[in-house]
Amino acid sequence: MLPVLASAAAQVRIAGRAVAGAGIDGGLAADGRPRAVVVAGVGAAALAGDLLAAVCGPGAPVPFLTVRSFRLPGWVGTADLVIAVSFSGDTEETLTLAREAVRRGCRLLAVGRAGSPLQAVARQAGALFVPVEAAGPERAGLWAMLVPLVSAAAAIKLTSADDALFEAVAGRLEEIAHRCRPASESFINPGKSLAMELAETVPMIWGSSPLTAVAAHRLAARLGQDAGLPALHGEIPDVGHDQAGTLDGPMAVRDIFADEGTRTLRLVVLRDTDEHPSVTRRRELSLRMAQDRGVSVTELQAEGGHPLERIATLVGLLDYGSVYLALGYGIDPSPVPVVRELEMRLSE
Ligand SMILES: O=P(O)(O)OC[C@H]1O[C@](O)(CO)[C@@H](O)[C@@H]1O
Repeated sequence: MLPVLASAAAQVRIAGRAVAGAGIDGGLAADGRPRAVVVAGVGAAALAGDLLAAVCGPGAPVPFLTVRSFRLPGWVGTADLVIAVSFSGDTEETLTLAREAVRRGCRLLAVGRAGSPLQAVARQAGALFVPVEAAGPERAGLWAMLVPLVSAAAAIKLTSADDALFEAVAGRLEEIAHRCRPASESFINPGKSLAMELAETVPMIWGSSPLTAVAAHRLAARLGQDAGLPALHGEIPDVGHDQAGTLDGPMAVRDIFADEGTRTLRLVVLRDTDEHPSVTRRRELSLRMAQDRGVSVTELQAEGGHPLERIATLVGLLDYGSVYLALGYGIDPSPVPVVRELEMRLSE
């Protein structure tokens, strides 16, 4: 998995070329701006949909929705753009949603593996298709899926994105890969340091903006898949209403007399440069209240201007933290046997 993480920058560049070759610029722009953008996908593909909405931001003139199950909402129709995203191009939920979008006459863009069933759906419908190309398991292909989504949004003027932006994102990911390289020692390697902070804890991961809240979700998802570690996640201020009680709960209590280390709560705060002032105040206070109670805190700050660049500075690092944690536990993070078992049982 470490070589796969190191290829994130290459994923961005390859995806940029795939988008150029797929002709989505002209194809999408010709039909004008849709009433709504609906991203259909599950797992990392759905997170790419959430990231798209966060990158376009609250000022976007159309609503965004990520659908992560088998049914499109009743209102989705011909005026809407449905983007079906699946790294493998073979995921039941996403194929069901893509076929439903075709039946309803929605505009469809499909993003997935070349030669996959998803491409076949797109071809039959005469819809646009962007092939994704990346090594490793599906969840590691986030950038290969996200770049086409952001490019599609840029084509219909819902955000700004060009080659220079993708190159800046690739540069950020390269820099993280260098700092997190296996040969770099824990005290200067932010990926290894993060893994050490997360080890033997129950992480409660809070984002301070819609953008970093998706990064929080990404870390929780990766910890579950890579390292088998459960984690809570959410966005400040809402998450405080739901999860602040844990600061006084059993996981927050440190038993200093215990012979072995007990699993304890850790608050992980993912800061954005673009925070609502009231969120900043709540973030600072929550952090202080956690520290007052002896709850360990990790704070990470997104960097950069464009939201895509900012998310790269967080997700790039978080992915390394999760993989190093798995390796520290002696777990090979590439396969997720329990997911494969579920898929086999479903196919019986
Ligand atoms: O992007 P795909 O291929 O549709 O996969 C969706 C999700 O299914 C899994 O492969 C298994 O749950 C995830 O790792 C992945 O994010």
